[in-house]
Amino acid sequence: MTEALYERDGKAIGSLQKLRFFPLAVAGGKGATLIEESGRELIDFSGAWGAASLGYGHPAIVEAVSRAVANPAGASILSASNEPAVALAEKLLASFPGKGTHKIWFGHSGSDANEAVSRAVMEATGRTGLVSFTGAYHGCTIGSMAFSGHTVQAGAAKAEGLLQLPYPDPYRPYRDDPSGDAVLKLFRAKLREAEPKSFAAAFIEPILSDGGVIVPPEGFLQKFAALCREHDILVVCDEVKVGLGRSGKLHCFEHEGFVPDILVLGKGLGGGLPLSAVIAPKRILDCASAFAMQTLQGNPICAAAGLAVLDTIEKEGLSDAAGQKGQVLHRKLLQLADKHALIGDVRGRGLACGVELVKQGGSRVPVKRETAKLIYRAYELGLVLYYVGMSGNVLEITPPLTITEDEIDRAINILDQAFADISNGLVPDSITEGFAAW
Ligand SMILES: Cc1ncc(COP(=O)(O)O)c(/C=N/[C@@H]2CCCCNC2=O)c1O
Repeated sequence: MTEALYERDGKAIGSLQKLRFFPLAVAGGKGATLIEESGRELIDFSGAWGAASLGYGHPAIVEAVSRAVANPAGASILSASNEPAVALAEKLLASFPGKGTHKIWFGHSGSDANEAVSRAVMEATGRTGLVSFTGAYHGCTIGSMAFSGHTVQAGAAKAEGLLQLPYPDPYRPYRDDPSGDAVLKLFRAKLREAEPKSFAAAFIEPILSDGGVIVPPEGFLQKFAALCREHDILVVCDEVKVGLGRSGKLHCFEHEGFVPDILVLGKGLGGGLPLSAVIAPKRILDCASAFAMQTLQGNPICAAAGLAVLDTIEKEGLSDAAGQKGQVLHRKLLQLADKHALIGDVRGRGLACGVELVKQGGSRVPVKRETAKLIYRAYELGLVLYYVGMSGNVLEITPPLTITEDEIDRAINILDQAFADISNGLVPDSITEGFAAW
């Protein structure tokens, strides 16, 4: 009897990079389905934290990657150009407003992309301060943690001169102001206190993802960006998780009536392969050479996957489909909320949804233990999803954009059963022991 994959994993791979909630050991995948070592099939409501934008084994990616790896055009763009990387850069630029004003930087992850942006904006502007938001997850490298605001990065050194603002959360509004104007008022006050030209850039997620899938109040981003521009502060939109069609539009900022100066993409861009990209003004990305480089950046095989992702989003109308399926999902989650008092709030855009769990009785007190038990029970019943949020009490739903309505239906039925089992006391607290999670 060969040892189980999960046991071998525990013996061979360190916990440094693990964020585990249950003993999921994957042997394969197809569409929105993960296949365990035992052959059990699970619906993947997380999409590998949003990276499996086209699900698993999409023919477009299989074909593009197979072709690219059979005749690799080198391995990076550091010291040689290659067709897939240039073609992907051209396609990304064509998707972004403004012609001839921007260029592309390629990376492997959201972390390295955000870190590269933070360094380049300081280099290009001569300003050293950054603005960001509490609850923001911009990465897990020293540089990207330095301006993140998630609980998981609480111990990391913060950037000198960092101004971190409360994210406007309509469910838990700062100063009891659901419009977000109180946050803008605080930002104005901080700008008055600061030396002029202190801040190089402001990083904002158009939906605060790991911070709890929080959609800002209507008009907030537009007003925030206008205030930044009054002070020549570059606006950096981090769409690593909610970009590329997931929100119901290709770029999530399109919902907000403003265009950022810099757009950061990752996760779903590679369709499961490591790929990130930054779209930024030429004066930022041409401010130096050999400044933000890693050996395999612009890898032609990952770039070919990125091209296949963008082409498929276009050909299969996946942005609009995410909007439509998101409405179905949202409606079904609201029906769950009517049945299960643990659900305090349902929110999101398109196929980026959050379900916040709170103490029953209207107190809005977060319930982390029940949330952890809920996703463990869902796993046992055949559904994979994780939780996020500053209190670890928000179910994050970011499935592959190719998920079907039938799979959404089956996932909702599993969630319904899991909530019922929690309420009926059928899920022991001990079930989550041994899973550090976050
Ligand atoms: C808005 C946003 N920006 C940047 C990142 C960092 O991306 P990488 O994990 O690819 O470095 C992320 C990554 N988010 C984390 C990755 C770690 C596990 C927890 N879940 C996430 O989605 C992100 O959501």
